[in-house]
Parts: sequence; structure tokens; C-alpha cells
Amino acid sequence: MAFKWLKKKKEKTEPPEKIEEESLDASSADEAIENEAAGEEPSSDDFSTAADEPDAEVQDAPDLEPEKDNGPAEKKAPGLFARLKSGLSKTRRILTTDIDELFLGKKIVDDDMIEDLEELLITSDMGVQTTMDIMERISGKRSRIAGAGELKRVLKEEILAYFDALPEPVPEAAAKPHVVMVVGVNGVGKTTTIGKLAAHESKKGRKVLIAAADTFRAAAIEQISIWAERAGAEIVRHKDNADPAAVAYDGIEAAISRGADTVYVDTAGRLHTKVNLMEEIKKIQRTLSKRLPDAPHEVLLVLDATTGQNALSQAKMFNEALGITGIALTKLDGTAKGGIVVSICSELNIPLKYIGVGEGVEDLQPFDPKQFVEALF
Ligand SMILES: Nc1nc2c(ncn2[C@@H]2O[C@H](COP(=O)(O)OP(=O)(O)OP(=O)(O)O)[C@@H](O)[C@H]2O)c(=O)[nH]1
Repeated sequence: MAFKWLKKKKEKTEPPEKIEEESLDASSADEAIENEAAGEEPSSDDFSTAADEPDAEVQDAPDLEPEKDNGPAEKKAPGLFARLKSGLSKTRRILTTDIDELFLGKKIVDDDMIEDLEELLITSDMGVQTTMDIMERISGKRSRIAGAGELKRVLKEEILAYFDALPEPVPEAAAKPHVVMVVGVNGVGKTTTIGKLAAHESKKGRKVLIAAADTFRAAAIEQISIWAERAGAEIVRHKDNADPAAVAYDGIEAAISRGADTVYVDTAGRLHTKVNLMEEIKKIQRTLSKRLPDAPHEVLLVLDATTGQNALSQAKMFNEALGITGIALTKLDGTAKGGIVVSICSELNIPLKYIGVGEGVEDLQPFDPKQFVEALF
């Protein structure tokens, strides 16, 4: 494909900023769908009223009010899907509206339509390579595509094929304690993701311990302590600027002696291009395996969807350094570029485990390929 649309791009009347603004309205419209979701409790996502700062270095979880039951699974599922749809509304608005428009006044897929579709996929951040790949396969099927609905169905099929080809994720209950080291660049949502995962685990009755190994930023220890308290998890923390590997070691030690099921190791955000910081994180990983062979069982890389294709280079470098076993992709609700999910799955051979579609606890969801494509188109 020659990407002829690049030449035409300047002629377009609607700049991306405009699309984002309009999409905000779509987002609120989708909240209505969410509210309709049968029997769903709103998630408790206000963490501003946190309890006092803990003073002991190793702390027990406080007794918290048990969380409200969201009802039986069959009630919960539509609620989660509605959240997913709501979170992906910016991307969906671009993909579906524009695909519908492609077919206005036309009955068959012509060359112009192929070019426009190519542009659409690139705009949603599916990446050049993945887009070319998809377009080649769609071109081969164009005689069978007679309308927008059929085109969306074929696109869903093609995208699902990437998801199906991914390796199986690490099973969660295989080791006790199951040690999860959480890594990523600054501000992608590592701490928040740990907080949400810890809350889910605790809710399932599993004993969770968090090692606050992000000792670089004073506020980070406070932030993770608040999440731990909220989730009913225990926390191991040292003073600011302590050796993060020592915190990680003490975390595993405490988890073994207390019979914790899962340990999350929070690490400081670091640029994947800074050699010394990448060496530091490798040291944390080695230290974990010294105390517990095979640990960390999971190296979870958190990526921010709003950074687009840059997320791919982050993933490649973290993977080279540590061997990433799973990805959590956050902030899909903040972008019209949700196509990055497809790009990540097609270009990296790493399971996408979780996606973040909002700030509430329930907005971090296990990645479900079928639900994702349904929510996308
Ligand atoms: N809208 C939205 N915001 C999110 C999501 N996940 C995380 N955030 C927000 O992203 C911001 C940064 O999250 P943190 O968890 O502090 O990020 P971090 O990676 O731990 O940051 P550092 O420790 O500084 O590297 C916070 O304001 C979170 O609420 C998401 O899925 N959607």
C-alpha cells in the first residue's frame, strides 16, 4: 500500500483535536449505557479520603469494611462490558462512524474506500505494519464485502486472528507466593494498576502483600500505602531512597513467613533508554530470584495507551532487559487511538493481560479479545 492518504491529509477539514473534543460528549453518552447495565454498583474510586499515614516499616492490613457485593456473575458481565464500551468510546467513535461514512452512496469496496480505510486504521494507531497486513487481507476479500456491517465483521475477524496467536499468560495460582514485579516508564499507571489488582485479589479472598520498591519518589510510597490500605493488602516499605532491591527482598521474606498468596513489587518509573536505571531494575529481579527461585513469576509491563507507538519501543527494551511475561495497557479511555491494542498484540509476542479503561477499580479488566473487538466496532 502506498499510503496515498498522507498526501490528502491536509485537505481534511476536521483536525484531530476537534475529534477528541466531540468524543468527550460521546463518552458521557456512553455513561448512560453504563448506568443501564443491570444491577451494577458504581465502583468506589475516590481515594482522596485515605486514612493516616502508616508509621511501621512493615504493616498489617487494617480491617476495612468489606466491599459491596456486585451480585452474581451474570449480572456483573454486562456492567464490565458497558465500562469497556464507555472507555473505548473515543476510538469507537472514529472507527465506526467513519466506516459507516465510507459506504455512503456506495455498494462495493472501491480503491478510494481501501485508501480511506487504511487511513482510518493508521489514525486509530494500529501501526503501519499491522495496517498494511490487515489491508492486504481485506483487499483479498473485497468482492464479498457489500456494506459497512460486513466490513466491520471482516475487520473483527482479522483483528481477532492477532489475539488468538498470542502465547498463553502465566497462570496466577501456580506458585505461592506468586510474585509479580511491575515495571514501566514514569506515570504510566504502575501504582494504580497494582492497587486495582490487589483490590481484585483481596476480594477473591487471596492474601496480598505489596513491596513498595519505588523508593525514588517520596509520594510514591504514600500513594501505594493508600492503595494497599484500601485493598486490604499488607505492605512492606522502607524509607525514601532506600535500596529498592532490599525492599523487594524483604517483601518476599515477609510474604513467605506470613503465607501471602500474591506479592506485587512496585518499582520506580524509569526511561527504558537509561542504561543505569535498567541495570537497577535487573538487580531487583535478580534479588527476587535469590530469595525465591523462579521469582518473579510475572514481570508485568505497564504501558500507557495515550503514548501510542512509543509504547512499542518501551515494550521491546523492557522485554530485552527483563523478559516481560505480561502487559497491562492503561488509559485506553483517554485516547482515540485504541488501535494500539492491535499493534501491541500483532508486533510483540507477549500476552496482553489487562486493559485500563478508566480510573475506577472495575475499570482495570482482564483483556478479553472477543469483548474488546465487540466494544471497538
Ligand atoms: N483515565 C485513566 N487514568 C489512569 C488509568 N490508569 C492509571 N491512571 C492514572 O494515571 C496517573 C498515573 O498513575 P500512577 O499509578 O501514579 O503511575 P505510575 O506509573 O505509578 O507513576 P510513577 O511512579 O511516577 O512512575 C494517575 O492519575 C492514575 O489515576 C486508566 O486506565 N485510565
